[in-house]
Amino acid sequence: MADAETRTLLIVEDDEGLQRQLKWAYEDYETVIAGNRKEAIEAIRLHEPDVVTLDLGLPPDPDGTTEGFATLEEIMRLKPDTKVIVASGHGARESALKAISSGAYDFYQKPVDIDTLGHIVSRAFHLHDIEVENRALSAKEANTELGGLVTGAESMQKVCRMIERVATTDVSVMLLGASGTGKELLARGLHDESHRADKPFVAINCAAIPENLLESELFGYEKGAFTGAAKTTEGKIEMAEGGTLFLDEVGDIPLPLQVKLLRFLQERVIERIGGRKTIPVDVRIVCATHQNLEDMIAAGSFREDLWYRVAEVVVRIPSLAERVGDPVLLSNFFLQKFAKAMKRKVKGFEPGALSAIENWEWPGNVRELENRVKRAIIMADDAFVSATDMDFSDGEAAEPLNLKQAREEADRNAIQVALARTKGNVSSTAKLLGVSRPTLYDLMKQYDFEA
Ligand SMILES: Nc1ncnc2c1ncn2[C@@H]1O[C@H](COP(=O)(O)OP(=O)(O)OP(=O)(O)O)[C@@H](O)[C@H]1O
Repeated sequence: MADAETRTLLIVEDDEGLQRQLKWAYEDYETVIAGNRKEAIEAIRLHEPDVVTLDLGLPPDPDGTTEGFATLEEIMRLKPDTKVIVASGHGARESALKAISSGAYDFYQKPVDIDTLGHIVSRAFHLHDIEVENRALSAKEANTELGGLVTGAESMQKVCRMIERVATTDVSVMLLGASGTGKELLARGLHDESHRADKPFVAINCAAIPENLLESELFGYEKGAFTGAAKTTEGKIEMAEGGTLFLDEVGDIPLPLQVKLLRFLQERVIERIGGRKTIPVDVRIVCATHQNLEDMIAAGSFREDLWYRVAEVVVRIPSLAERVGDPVLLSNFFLQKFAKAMKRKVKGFEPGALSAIENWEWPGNVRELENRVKRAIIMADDAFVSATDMDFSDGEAAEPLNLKQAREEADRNAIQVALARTKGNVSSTAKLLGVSRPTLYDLMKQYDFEA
């Protein structure tokens, strides 16, 4: 944490006498004075103070509160972790309370009592520090649900409760959700909560295995069953004996194999390819898909009778964008995890990065978030990850905090595009960007590009 001397306190006050008085009272801090909204916002962008004292009565409305509230709103939008202490006129308790509900940290009543305000300001700095630390800690203490799944969102907690309820039964479960929503994590969690927990959990991604190999992967084969079958090999179904078989992307199983799988589910016995004997297998089936199986059934590419066997209970998993608060929670969680694993001294996110995380649509769900945070940890120059580090560079991120941030972002983008165009050739990239090779090397070093 910074020392008191190096900490910036922004005082937004139009009364020159009071400005002087406050500046003098806070000589322990680096004080910055602003007399109106414009100056206040400029100071926020330039100095990024952790604490602000704000007089609500600012010109052109010194007797009202409109300018004060507009300033507060803008500060909260630009840098939501700022602790704003609002000064309210005598008897203006209502506006003070309104300020608190708009995001202000505290208020004090004019006329100013320097000692009281001093305590409030120092507490605000202290709280800001604690919050920074807490954000770091919250990742460690994040609400981990079954299978180590992190969520604070009600919609996802409902899913977890449902999985816990069905886990103890032997019904087949179908997890429906987009890619990266955590289907495999949930399937593992379900297994861990079941009475089969001490037996194997075997996962197979049906989309990742070529059609002609999927049958032998699932059912196994006897020695000599086909060219290359040098020894008898168990399939995944057998390997899961007593435990859980997770069929990921079940919609990708070709129709002939669907028939064979259905037969296994009806009779609970398998025959290895090239084998004659039937082998009884006791497994619990959990399936997942991102496809619309109902449409596939209508189109005849997924068997309806198989659907009823594998989907005794259907669980729909919300996308990350539908889980209120989770993008930030998960970002903190992954930040801690990767910073530790990669031994980087990254402590948290800049406010701009946090608002970008909140506003992003997350088409790739948790997997995308995990990848972006991992990348950011590698790219971050400072203790705090910026929106640019997260690669929110195509205009959909929050407005930049200041010109420095915007310029860095633009530089980074231009270099990235040029490097991609020249397939990483530094000389050609330098020419394309109109800079010398040494300059480009310096920039690449500054922005952590591999030379
Ligand atoms: N809520 C969560 N908390 C912590 N980690 C999560 C969470 N959800 C997903 N992950 C992590 O995100 C990654 C993707 O999750 P997972 O593989 O379970 O998704 P999926 O829905 O099965 O994806 P796909 O359909 O593409 O296979 C994994 O590394 C997983 O550990």
